[in-house]
Amino acid sequence: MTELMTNNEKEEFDISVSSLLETLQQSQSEFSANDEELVFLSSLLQSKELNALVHVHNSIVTEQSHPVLSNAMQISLEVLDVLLSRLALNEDCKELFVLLQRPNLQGLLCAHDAVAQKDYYPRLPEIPQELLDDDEETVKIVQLVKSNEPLGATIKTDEETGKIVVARVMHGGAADRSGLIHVGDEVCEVNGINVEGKTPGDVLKILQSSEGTITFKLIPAEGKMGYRESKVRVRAHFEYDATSDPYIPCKDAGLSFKRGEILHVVSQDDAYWWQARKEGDKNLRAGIIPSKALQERKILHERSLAENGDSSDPLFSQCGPGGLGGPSCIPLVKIADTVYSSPTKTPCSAVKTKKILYDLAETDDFDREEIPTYEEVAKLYPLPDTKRPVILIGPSGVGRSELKRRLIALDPDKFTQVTPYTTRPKKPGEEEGKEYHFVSHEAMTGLISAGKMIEFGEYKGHLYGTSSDSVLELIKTGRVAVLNPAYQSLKVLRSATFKPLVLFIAPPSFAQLKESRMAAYARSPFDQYNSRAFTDDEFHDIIRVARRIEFLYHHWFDEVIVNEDLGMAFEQLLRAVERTENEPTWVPASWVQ
Ligand SMILES: Nc1ncnc2c1ncn2[C@@H]1O[C@H](COP(=O)(O)OP(=O)(O)OP(=O)(O)O)[C@@H](O)[C@H]1O
Repeated sequence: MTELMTNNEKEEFDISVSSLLETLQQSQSEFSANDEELVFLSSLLQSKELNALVHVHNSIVTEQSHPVLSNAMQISLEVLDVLLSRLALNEDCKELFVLLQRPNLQGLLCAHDAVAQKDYYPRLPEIPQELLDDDEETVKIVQLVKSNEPLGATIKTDEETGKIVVARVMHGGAADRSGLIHVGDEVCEVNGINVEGKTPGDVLKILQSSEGTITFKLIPAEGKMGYRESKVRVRAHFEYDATSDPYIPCKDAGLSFKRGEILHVVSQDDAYWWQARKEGDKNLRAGIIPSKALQERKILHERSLAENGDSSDPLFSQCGPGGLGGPSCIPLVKIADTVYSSPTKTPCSAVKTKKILYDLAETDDFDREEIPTYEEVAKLYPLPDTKRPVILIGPSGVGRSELKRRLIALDPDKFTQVTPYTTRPKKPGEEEGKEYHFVSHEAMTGLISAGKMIEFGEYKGHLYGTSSDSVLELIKTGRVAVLNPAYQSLKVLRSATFKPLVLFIAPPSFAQLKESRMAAYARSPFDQYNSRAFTDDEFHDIIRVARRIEFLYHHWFDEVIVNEDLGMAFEQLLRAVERTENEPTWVPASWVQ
C-alpha cells in the first residue's frame, strides 16, 4: 500500500513533484477523469516511495559519477608541447616535463583513458536470442533535416538478407555525433516509403527528391554498441586525390592528402577503407582513405597494367560504378531531432613487392624495397641531453660536405663529424682518433663482419669506414653528430638506435645548378685534383642520381633541402636541426615505444 506523507515531509518534496500535485489539485474540475483515477494520481504524487525515487534520480544526475574526461593522455601531450617552450623559464617546468614523460605516468594516464572509454576486455557475450522476444522488434525513427553538412554515413544492400543497411558511419560526422545511426542498422522506410526490395540507388533518389525533414525507420543492428577511436597516426608516403579515385565507394566521403602529411587514422575496421582526419584539423568528421593493404594492391595492379597491359588482381576488375566496397553515400542531410518508439511491431521484415621500378643495371642496392604507403608515427620529444644525429643524404657533388663543414664551423662544440676508421698507414702529423682511427686490416674486416660499420669501402688498396659505435658514443656526449654517408647506409642508420634527422639535399634544375656553381667557381669533387669546374655531364649525373635516390628513399626523408643558393640551403638546414631540439617531431612509432 502506498504510504502518504506528513506535512513536514511534504516540505521536502521535489519541486517538480509539488508543482505537478498543485496543478492537479487546482484543475481537478477541468478533468474528465473519474474520482478514483484522480485520487490514485494524487496519492501517487504524495507517496514516500515516489518522492524517494525522485531524490535518488536527482542525486544520480547531479553526482559526478563518471570520469571528467577520457583523453588524459592527449592532454598530457598538449601540456608537454606547452612546457617545451618554457623549459628555460624555471625548474618546475623542467621537472614536470620530465615527469610527464615517465613511462609509469604515461601508463597510468593510458589506463585511465581506457577505463573512461569503457574499453574493457573481455567483452561480455551477447544476450542469447531465445531470451529476446521474437514477435516484437525495436525500431527507431530518426528524423533528419536536409542541410549542407553531409550525414557522414553510407548504405548498401546486405549480401545475405538483401536488405538496405547502413554500411559505414564516418567518425565525427553528423550521424556519428548524434549517436543514433550505427553500422548494420537496417533501413525499413524512408519518408514512409517501404524500401524493401529497393537498391541503394533507389533510396538515394528518394533522399535527393525529399525536402525539409526526412524520416528514417530503422531496425537497430544487433550488438553494435560502442566503437573505439584508434589513436594511430601515420605519415602518408603517397599523394591521394579522392575526387579522381575510381575505386572509392563515396567520393564525397573521401579525404585527399599530400605526401608527407600526418593523418590520424580513427578506424581500421574496414579492410579496404580506413577512416582518418588530418592531424591538427579542427574538422571532426573523418574521411575515408585507402587502407595500407588496398593501396599496396592498387600500386601492384597499376604496375602490372603499365608493364603487361593487364592485371590478375580480381579485386579491381570486379569494381563497379559504386567503387570498391560499393556502399552509396547518404548526401546532404543533417540530424535535427529523433523520436524513438520502442518496442513496436516492425512493418517490414600488406603486401610486400619484389618488383622495382628502376634500371636493372642499378638494382644491386635495392632488391627488397617495400611499397611505401603509410608509416605509423608518434611524437618524439626532445630530451635535453640527447641530440639526434643529422644525416645529409644526396647525390655526390650536390654540396653535402660543404653544408656539413659550415654547420661544424658554426659551433664546433656542438656539431661534430664522426671520425672514420682506416687501414692506411698514419701520415706524418696525423693523430690517432683525430683525422682517423688507424686500425689493421684484420681489425677492420672483423668490425665489418660483426656488422659494426655503417658504411665502408676501399680506396687505393686501403679500407675506410664509419663505425656505428662511434656515432653512439657521440650521441652520449650530448653533441650533434653530422654525417653525409652514402644513401644505402640509411637502411642501417634510420633506426630507433640512432633516431636520426634525415635531410635530403637535392639539386635545383640543370640551369640553376650550372649557374650557381659557375658563379661560385665551384670545384668538381669528381676531379681527382679538385682543380677544374663541373662539366655538364656531371651536372646531369647529379640530377639523375638525385631522382633515383628520391624515388627509392623519399619516405625516409624528414625534409628536402634544395641546394641552389648555399646561404638559403644552410639556413633551412639550421632551422630543421633547431626544430628537433625545441619541438616534438613525428618519427616512426617504433622509435618512441
Ligand atoms: N649552393 C651552392 N652554390 C655554389 N657552389 C656550391 C653550392 N653547394 C656546394 N657548392 C660547391 O660545390 C662543390 C662540391 O660540393 P661538395 O664537395 O660539398 O659536394 P658533396 O655533395 O659533398 O660531394 P661528395 O659527396 O662527392 O663529397 C664544392 O666546391 C662546394 O663549395
